[in-house]
Order: sequence, then C-alpha cells, then structure tokens
Amino acid sequence: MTADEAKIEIENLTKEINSLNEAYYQRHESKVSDFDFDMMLKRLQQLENEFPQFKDPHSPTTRVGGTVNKNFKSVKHEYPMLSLANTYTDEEIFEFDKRVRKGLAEEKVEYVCELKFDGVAISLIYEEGKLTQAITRGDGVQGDDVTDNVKTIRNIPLKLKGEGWPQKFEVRGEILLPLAEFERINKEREDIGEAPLANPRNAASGTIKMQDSSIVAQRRLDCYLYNLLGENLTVPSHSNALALLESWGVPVSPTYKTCGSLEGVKAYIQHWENERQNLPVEIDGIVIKVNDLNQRAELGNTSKNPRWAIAYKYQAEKAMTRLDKVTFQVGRTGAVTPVANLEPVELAGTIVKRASLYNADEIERLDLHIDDQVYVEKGGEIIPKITGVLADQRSKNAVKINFVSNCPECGTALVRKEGEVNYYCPNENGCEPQIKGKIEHFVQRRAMNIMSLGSRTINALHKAGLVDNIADLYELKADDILKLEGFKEQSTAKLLQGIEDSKQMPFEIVLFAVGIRFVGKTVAEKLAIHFETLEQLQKATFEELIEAPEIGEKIANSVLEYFAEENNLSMLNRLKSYGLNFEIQRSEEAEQVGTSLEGLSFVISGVFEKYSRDELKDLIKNNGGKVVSALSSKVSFLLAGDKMGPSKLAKAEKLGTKIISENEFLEKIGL
Ligand SMILES: NC(=O)c1ccc[n+]([C@@H]2O[C@H](COP(=O)([O-])OP(=O)(O)OC[C@H]3O[C@@H](n4cnc5c(N)ncnc54)[C@H](O)[C@@H]3O)[C@@H](O)[C@H]2O)c1
Ligand SMILES: [Zn+2]
Repeated sequence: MTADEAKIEIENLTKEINSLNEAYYQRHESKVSDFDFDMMLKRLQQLENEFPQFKDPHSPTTRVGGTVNKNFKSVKHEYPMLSLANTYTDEEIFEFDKRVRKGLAEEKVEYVCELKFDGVAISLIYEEGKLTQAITRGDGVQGDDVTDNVKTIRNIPLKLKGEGWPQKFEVRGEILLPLAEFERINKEREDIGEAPLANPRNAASGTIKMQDSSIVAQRRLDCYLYNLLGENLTVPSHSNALALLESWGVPVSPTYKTCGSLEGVKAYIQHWENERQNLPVEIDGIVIKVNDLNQRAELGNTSKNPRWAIAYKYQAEKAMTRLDKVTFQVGRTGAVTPVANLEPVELAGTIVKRASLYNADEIERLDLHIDDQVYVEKGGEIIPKITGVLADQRSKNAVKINFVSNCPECGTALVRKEGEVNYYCPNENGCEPQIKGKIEHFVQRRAMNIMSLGSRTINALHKAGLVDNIADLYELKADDILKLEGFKEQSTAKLLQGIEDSKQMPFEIVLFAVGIRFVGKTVAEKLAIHFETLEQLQKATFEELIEAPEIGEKIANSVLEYFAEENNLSMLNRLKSYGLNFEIQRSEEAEQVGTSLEGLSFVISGVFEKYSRDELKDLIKNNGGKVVSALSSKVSFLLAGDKMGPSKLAKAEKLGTKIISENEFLEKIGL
C-alpha cells in the first residue's frame, strides 16, 4: 500500500466511523452490524500504526465514542469512563494474557470473568448511602445527568442497605431493557400501529435519554452494576468489591467468576456462548478483568481503554442469500410496511425466508435491487434484518426497488404525514386489510376476547356482506351465520354467545378495542380512569387530554382526530345502543375510611413523589372528597405536584383556588 492510498483510506474510515458513532450514540441506530463496525475500527487502528503521519488527532481510535446531549445537564466524571478493547478471537485473548503478565513482570494473575451486558453504561453516585446522581458515559470525560430517569429503575437502590459504606463513592454498570419487556413494548407498539423498536440495546439507550421520566418508568428497565470506585476504598480486589456491593443491596449479576488461569476463562466463554440464549437480557460477549486492584493500577489505561481488561465478543450469526422481491403489507392502521422475500437460508438454526425492512428510508439506505446478494442477521430482533448488500456483485441492469406510491390492496395514493416515517393508505373504510384488521384487533384476546371469531370467519362474514365494521358484529343473526360454509347450530350459537359476552367487557378494554391510533392497552386504561366516561373523554380539549397522566401531544391529537370523525361517532353510538360499557366501573369495595374531606373537591395536576395520581384520587374519594378534572370557582383545592403546567397555575391563581402540595394533602388526611 502506498502512502497516498493509506492517507485516503484513513480519511475515509475516519469519516465513516465518526458518522456511524453519531448515529449509534445520538440517534440510537445501528447502520451496520457491531462486528463490521469493530472490523472497520481495527483496520483504521492498523493503518494509523503503520502511517502515524496521517492520523487525525481526534481519531475515533483514541476516543470513547459517545457524546453529550444538550438536553441534559452535563457533568464531568470524577474518573474517566472508558471503553473496552475488544476481540472476536481466542488468539487475542492469549495475547492479552501475555501482555498483562509481561506488564506485571510475570507475577501471578487472577482474572474475573463477567458477562458483557448489552445496554448503556451508567455511573451512579452515592453519598451518605443515598443515590444522588446518575450520569451517562457521554464522551468518557463528561456525561449527561439522567438522575430522574434512573430513579425510575426498580432494582437500583435509592438507599443502600447495611452500613460502613464510604461517605461518597461511585458504582458503574449497565442499564438494560429485558427481552420480555422489549417484546411487550413492541407488542404494544404493534397494537397502536407504531414501528417496532429495533433492538433492546438501542431501545435502552433511547429510553434513558428521554425527557419525560414517566415514560421511562413505564418501560421497565433493569440494571446490573459491576464496578466500585472511590477514595479510601479498602478492598484489595475486584471480587471483594463485588461482594461488598452485593452486601449493600446493589444489584450485581451473580454470573461472574474468578479464574486462576486462561483455561478457566476459555471455559467461561464457551459456557455462556450457548447459555446466553437462556438469559432474560442480552449480552454481546464477556469481559475479562484483572482481579487485583494494585495490579490494575500498575497496568494503567490507554486514552480509550484500561490495559487490565478486554471484551471477548460473540459474533451475531449472519448468512448470505438472494433477495427475491419486496412485498408491501398494509396493516390495520393503514401503515404500509415493506418485507424482503428471500431465497430460504439457514440462520441460527432456523430457515429464514423473510426479513423486515421497516420503512421507505431503510430501502433507500440499503439501495436494494432485485436479485441482490444480501446479508441477513438475527440480533435482538425477532424477525431477521438485512445488514448489508453486496453491491459490487449486482448485474448492470438490475432493477432498483422503490417504495410503492399506491396502496397495493386498494390502489389509493399513499400519504406520509410530516414527521412520520411510515406511509399510510388513507382509505380507512374501503381498504380490505384495514377493514378486517380493525375487526381482528377488536376481537383479539387482549381486547374484547371474542375467541370464536377467528380471522377466517371474519373473512367469510365480510365476504358475505354481513360485517363491514365492528358495530355490525352486534347485529348478526343466527340465520345469516348458518348460511356460511361450515357453520352448524352449535358453532353458530357459540359465536353469538361470544359476541353477547363481550358486552360485559369494561370500558377501558372497549376503549382499547375500538382502535384509536396510538391508544394501546395501557394508554386506554389511563384515559378511562382519568375521564371515567366516554362522554367526558369525547368532550376533552387538547389541554385536558395532556393533563391526564402519561398522555402526550401525539396521543392527545390522535384522540381529537378520532372524535372529529363522523363515522367513528356513529359507530360508537351504535355500540352504546347494543349495551357495551362506556363508563368506568369503580370497584365498590374501595371503602370510605374517613370523612375528613367531605364537601371538598380537588383537581390533581403534575407528577408526585409518594403516590401516583390514581392513588391520590382514591385517597380523596376514600376520605369523602370529590375529584374533578377541570378548575372552576367551585373547586376547593388544586393538589399540585412537580411539572404542573404554567397555565393551570395561572388559572388557579386567578380563581383564587387554594394550592396544596402532596405532603400538605397527606397531612390533611392524617397520613
Ligand atoms: N453498529 C454500529 O453502527 C456501531 C456504532 C458504534 C459503536 N458500535 C458498537 O459499540 C461498541 C463501542 O461501544 P463501547 O465503547 O461502549 O464499547 P463496548 O460496548 O464494546 O464495551 C464497553 C462497554 O461495555 C459495557 N459493559 C457491559 N458489561 C460490562 C462488564 N461486565 N464490565 C465492564 N463493562 C461492561 C460498559 O458499558 C462499557 O462502557 C463497538 O465495539 C461496536 O460494537 C456499533
Ligand atoms: Zn388501501
């Protein structure tokens, strides 16, 4: 390689890696696989070693990849938060061990092996046994203060157990989105027609940087801690430090192991290579660390990594195959998603025929052509995805794949709303998959649970002209159903009974089942509890909607749009006339325990520390008080939490409504 060639390659790699880092750390997106990324970085390192004269002083090989975000207060780390050197091969583990022993003049070395959790790094600061600050890694020198968000993570202790902790210390670890939770969130996103989150790691890093802590709290993040730092720590080794953390109630994964030799390290790597499938969280490898803290100090750090540790990464399984074509699916909400149809190929023990392509931008980014050779990979994603295209193997006249401009089902021109990645078919009431999808959504187990109504029956009913929307279900007659193929007396009676039983479903389920965009199961529950009746929900203004707990602008707008549609109103009216529930059923057992609030009415606003808004609501009612949703001159108190809207405060002041805090309120009822 000539110097000129090296210069060009160094420049190109530097540029590309910087841009991948930016996507990864700022936008929580992986444009290439981690393996490809690591290989690019390694190549750059090699070239820089050979041609140091062309090395950019800010080269990504010398810096920790993350960045600091302007939306958070940035905090300088007391001790830099470094990255880890990584490898995918046994030989390099061997080399690492050799380097370590040489650096320690052939002293005896003990290693601790840990799982390499695939989430986001976090540093927690405890003072007097209390959690006072949580900071992201950022660029390694300074990070973002995300304390409010981290406090919502249930297994992170806000107060330590036991005693004898140093006055101030730091503990570092990884915040993760458990796989089950990742799947739950994606199921819910599917319910409301939103694109799924790509993988647990990117979802965790996106979540921890959210501005609204209440949304963070809904996503049940988890955390494992693995590093204790501070002045005047008396522990001699890392394994002692881990034991100490455990005794204080800090969540340490019990999977770590002390190994006296490289053989032990290798056995650990092998064990977890298979066993990791059974973990509730994702790992991307294991970390090997020198145990003795004095030896660590002797070895020291480079500008980017400690010299006393290395990560062994497992490679995601990958396969190459041919792209046959791209088909376009229309969902219940009208969202059109592209799917890659592949020549079947084996990947991680299963045969893969399809891969998700997410949206139009993804097709464009991959620059896909028919018959392309593509790489498919299974990461945290359930459906495999295309991670690369062999563009140089493409024939000259290959046909480029473009996103369709009309609905593949009904031909209507697709629309793309500003700020959204998806294209939609706007023909809500005339597009087959949307019509059937809405009915399927309504009857599913998690909604109205009419299990006698499968998608084949829905198809048949629709084809026979009996059912065009969910309200039509309640007008079905035995005679009509009996005319359908395969229906006898008994199956017909069962179907009608299932429909009849669904009338008992509570309001919050009905609200979810009717399929308002962005109103998933949890959101429907929140809306039902807050507004109590359909009538009140329907009357709610934008301001009143966003006042409801955990309801943001996007949901508020979608609810408003839904009720502005004449078709929806007449359908709701029909459902009401058939006897479906449109009012919350308050449990009668909620006993009244006191009368101290009799004759008083309350508006609750903001975020509270000790009780949720619903709990506060119950406390008011149980003590004889009344909760109302809007301020007026008749309201006795505004129970105000954090982050209350300024307009509400101004209104209360104008009306002369008394404002009380959570603590004052609790005192009032003797709690
Ligand atoms: N696909 C992409 O586009 C892209 C872009 C940038 C970075 N990346 C990936 O991210 C990596 C760089 O990120 P990085 O600097 O955070 O390195 P890293 O994630 O490979 O390793 C360092 C991190 O590992 C974590 N970790 C998990 N378990 C640990 C344990 N038991 N002990 C110590 N640390 C533990 C810590 O958060 C630490 O900061 C790259 O190697 C690449 O794989 C991918
Ligand atoms: Zn259509």
